[in-house]
Amino acid sequence: MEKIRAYELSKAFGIPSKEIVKVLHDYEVSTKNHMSALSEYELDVIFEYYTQKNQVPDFSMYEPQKKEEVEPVEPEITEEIPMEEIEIGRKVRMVDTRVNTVDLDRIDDEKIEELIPENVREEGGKKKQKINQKKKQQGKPQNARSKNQPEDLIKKTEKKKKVEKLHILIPETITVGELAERMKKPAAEVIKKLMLLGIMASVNENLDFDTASLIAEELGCTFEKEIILTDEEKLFNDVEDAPESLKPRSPVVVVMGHVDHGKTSLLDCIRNTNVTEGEFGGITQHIGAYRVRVGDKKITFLDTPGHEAFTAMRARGALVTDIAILVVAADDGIMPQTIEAINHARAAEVSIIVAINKIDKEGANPDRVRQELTEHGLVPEEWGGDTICVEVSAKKGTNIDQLLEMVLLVAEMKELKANPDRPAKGTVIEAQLDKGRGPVASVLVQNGTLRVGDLVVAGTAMGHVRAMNDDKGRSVKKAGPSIPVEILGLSEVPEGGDVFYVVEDERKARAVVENRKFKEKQERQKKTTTVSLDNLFEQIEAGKMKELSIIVKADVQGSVEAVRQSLERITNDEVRVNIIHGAVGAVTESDVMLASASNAIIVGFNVRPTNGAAEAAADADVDIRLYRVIYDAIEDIEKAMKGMLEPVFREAVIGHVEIRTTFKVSGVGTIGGAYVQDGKIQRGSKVRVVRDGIVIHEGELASLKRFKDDVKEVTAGYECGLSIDKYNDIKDGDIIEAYVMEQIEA
Ligand SMILES: Nc1nc2c(ncn2[C@@H]2O[C@H](COP(=O)(O)OP(=O)(O)OP(=O)(O)O)[C@@H](O)[C@H]2O)c(=O)[nH]1
Repeated sequence: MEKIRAYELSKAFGIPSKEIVKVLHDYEVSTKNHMSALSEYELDVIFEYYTQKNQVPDFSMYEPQKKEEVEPVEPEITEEIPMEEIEIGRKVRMVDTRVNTVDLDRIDDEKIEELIPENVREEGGKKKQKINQKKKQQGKPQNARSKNQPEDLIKKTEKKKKVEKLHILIPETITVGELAERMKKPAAEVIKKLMLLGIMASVNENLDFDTASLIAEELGCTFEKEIILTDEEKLFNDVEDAPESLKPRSPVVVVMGHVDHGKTSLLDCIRNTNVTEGEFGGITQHIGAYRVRVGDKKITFLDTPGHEAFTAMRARGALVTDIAILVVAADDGIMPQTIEAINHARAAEVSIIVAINKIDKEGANPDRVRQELTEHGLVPEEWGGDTICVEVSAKKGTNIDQLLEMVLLVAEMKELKANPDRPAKGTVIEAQLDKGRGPVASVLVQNGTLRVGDLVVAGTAMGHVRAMNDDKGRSVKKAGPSIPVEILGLSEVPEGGDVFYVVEDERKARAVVENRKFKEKQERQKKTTTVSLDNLFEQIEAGKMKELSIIVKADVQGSVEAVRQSLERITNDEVRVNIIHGAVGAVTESDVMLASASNAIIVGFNVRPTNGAAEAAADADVDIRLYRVIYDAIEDIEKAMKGMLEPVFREAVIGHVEIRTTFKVSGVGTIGGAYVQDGKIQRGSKVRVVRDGIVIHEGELASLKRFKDDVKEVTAGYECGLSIDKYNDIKDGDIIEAYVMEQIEA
């Protein structure tokens, strides 16, 4: 009778035999070593333990797929063959471990299969059958707990049941090594799994989240995505509020509509009739928004009418308003900007209340407005829809109270809430530099409470709130949700639409602000039109420059003149060199200012920029070139000028390549296996993908390989592998036309 030994089992399951021995020991079944043959009962215990632990990836493979089909034949085994279970493609095979010199990381699936002797493959099958068959004979459920298990074993098994799958966090990308470490598995195991999925990756290679999570699943781990917080996310407290901490807040309203339909008149009318009433010292100040009292409630109005401002804010991520009042003149009806306003409000998921204005006017036809509204999907309530329409006259103040009542009604339905007991967050409505007071920002607090002394970050501005004024110009110490205030104390002027946060950590805040500034500068540089010798050519090409302005600074007056003359001589038909300033001395800040204002470069001979100048130049992107020899300067500028000669390009087809097969490579995209029909294809070629005679894509070659190596070019009659930059839709039979742009010398 054949015996299964602990070490064989361990190989089949990919777990240390020591562990098997320990499990048996823990269960007080017997004292075993790794060479011990295991009884059927002991096998049951092991099966049970690992099934419940659900930790062994290939464990399920040990169970026959269709138990009832197992023939009860006693196999004849003449020799004990050490077996190992190996996954080949989607199948699992038993492999003779005597061929374990096989380096799984080096060979492909087919080779593995070749290496497995036929009789060994059968052997594996027989062994599996045998285990289950014996259990069947003994009337024991296969892979289930034995009926005659001792009490304490049952208890222990119950305890083990609580052992859960290893739960790991997987970020957007993770190296193979890091993934293995998190799964507490050897990296080789991960590499092997990847290989069997058709992905060749070394320990240091990055896997994307999808691949990594697949491997984790296969190796018996549960996972969740690891969210790596940026500095900003760490700094800004965006924790959701507990429902019980939320208190009602007043609605924030914007007025939109077509030109001249009465937006400003309506805002003025509301302000004049409602603000001063019962307010102390109520001379309204323009701070971009104001609050009005209606009974015991309040409404906040943004006082920049129009959807452009509203959308500009939204484009910056600021969702400020709850309700839009759509003003439609009763004598004019729905006009193009009315429709735009409707669409903008809808896009922002803001409730719309229609104010049919100018009803005092002759020719006012409110019903026509209602009819037109219906045509645009806003069916008035009185016609069975759910759009509230109020007929008003902003000029005469008619029905304004009713309109405000409706705003409150809609607000009530929306159950607008915020948590006043947390650090404030909100949006900058507008901001400017005040001569006496420095940067002044009008902000709308949207959540939390803003207090004097709070440290605020808004866009690239930060600072402690030095003073705060409300919309009546009164100094206030704090402002809660839906309250607009003007704040002083920021380091610079933020932009309207910037979201602001009150933060704790000044050091982190500074880092975040610096980082934002850096990014902004990078953005600006991308769009910059400041000239430098490096971008001269592009600028000329874009038609932005016909004259190169230069400031010359030198150590002695003689040099200034010599340089001026030499440089002016470079002037050709395309570009004129213009020395706008020449003087003796170091490159100073005022030189940089002049250069910046006149889009000039600075050329210095045997001089250095002052500290301030270097800094200013970096800020303003002014190109300072320092030379010791005049000839070098002339050569540099001449080179740049050559680039200025308007280049003429012509397209030249260099070859055609036929795609014969394609395959997808994770992290790379679609690779085409191809054959060069004529000419050649080169690295960096421009390509057109032609399918059935139609050009379906134009782009650039991303990679070109012969076998595994990157090559510069592949000529007619040879095969190659290629991929196209940002294009993964190549198919068998596509023709890739490779071409280059040739410059025609003038
Ligand atoms: N008769 C009458 N005239 C009104 C009423 N409301 C506004 N107007 C007049 O309509 C004209 C335009 O009003 P505004 O409030 O400037 O309109 P607006 O929509 O703000 O216009 P823009 O700011 O240019 O987009 C002004 O001459 C107002 O006096 C109203 O209810 N009745």
